Amino acid sequence: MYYSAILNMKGKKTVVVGGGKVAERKIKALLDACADITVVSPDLSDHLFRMHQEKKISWKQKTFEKDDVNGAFLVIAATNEREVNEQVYQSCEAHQLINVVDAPEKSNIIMPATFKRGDLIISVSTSGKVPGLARKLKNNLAEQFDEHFADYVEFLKEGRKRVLEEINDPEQKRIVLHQLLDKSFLEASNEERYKQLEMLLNANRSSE
Ligand SMILES: C[C@@]1(CC(=O)O)C2=NC(=C\c3[nH]c(c(CCC(=O)O)c3CC(=O)O)Cc3[nH]c(c(CC(=O)O)c3CCC(=O)O)/C=C3\N/C(=C\2)[C@@H](CCC(=O)O)[C@]3(C)CC(=O)O)/[C@H]1CCC(=O)O
Ligand SMILES: NC(=O)c1ccc[n+]([C@@H]2O[C@H](COP(=O)([O-])OP(=O)(O)OC[C@H]3O[C@@H](n4cnc5c(N)ncnc54)[C@H](O)[C@@H]3O)[C@@H](O)[C@H]2O)c1
Repeated sequence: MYYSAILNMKGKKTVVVGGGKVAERKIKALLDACADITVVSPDLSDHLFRMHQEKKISWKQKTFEKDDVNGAFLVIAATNEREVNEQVYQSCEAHQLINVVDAPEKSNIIMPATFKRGDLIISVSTSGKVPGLARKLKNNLAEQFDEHFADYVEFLKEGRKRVLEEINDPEQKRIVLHQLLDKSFLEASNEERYKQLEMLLNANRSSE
């Protein structure tokens, strides 16, 4: 049974076993989240090798051994050998997060299809059953929530902060926070949004 959560991976020790296509995809997302990544693999894809040269990831150039998972917060078994992935799984302790790319039923964590727009994260999972559908729905949502959402979410973040700081009455605060989510702000240009925010704050400050 699955429970959705957003992991804070900053500085978290992450071991990825295997240096191929699937490992590369997972590592790109983990680097974006500032994880501390070590890859255990006799070889690396061209892209991963470049990341290693740029010191973005560490590389243990070897085949997997049990001790390689020691101290890891998250382990990803991403080799093309089912038995090796099984061995990685067996090497983990119960408290470690483990994703086995060819055995979702063994994984205690599975990755959704995800995209980001600034601080907004939209993720889709089919509980591991139909990854192709997760990806397709994600792509549809990514068209719907286009790049402009990054500015919009940034504006809302700033607007919320101002409301919390500048309006004292709790009920008024709640009403204005709700008004901030009105679609007029979404549809306005970024410049127009901030003007509307000032008007909203002025109107509500003066009524206190
Ligand atoms: C969303 C995404 C995130 C990510 O992995 O980053 C993801 N798979 C993606 C791509 C992708 N997956 C597959 C292909 C090749 C074929 C194809 O094209 O269909 C490609 C494309 C490619 O590789 O390019 C097939 C596949 N996937 C899994 C198996 C094993 C199995 O089912 O047993 C097999 C069969 C392997 C085989 O036999 O070949 C397993 C999992 N894949 C999951 C997630 C988890 C469940 C998600 C959910 O709950 O829906 C889960 C359970 C485990 C996990 O990995 O966490 C990412 C989309 C990236 C994006 O966002 O665009
Ligand atoms: N979860 C997913 O989304 C998904 C998608 C596609 C495929 N898969 C599965 O993922 C597996 C990997 O796919 P890929 O395309 O990345 O394969 P790949 O062949 O590109 O890469 C496999 C990597 O594993 C390394 N490796 C092999 N034996 C090893 C060992 N003993 N110790 C350490 N590293 C070892 C290889 O050197 C290579 O770097 C496939 O077998 C497939 O079952 C999963």
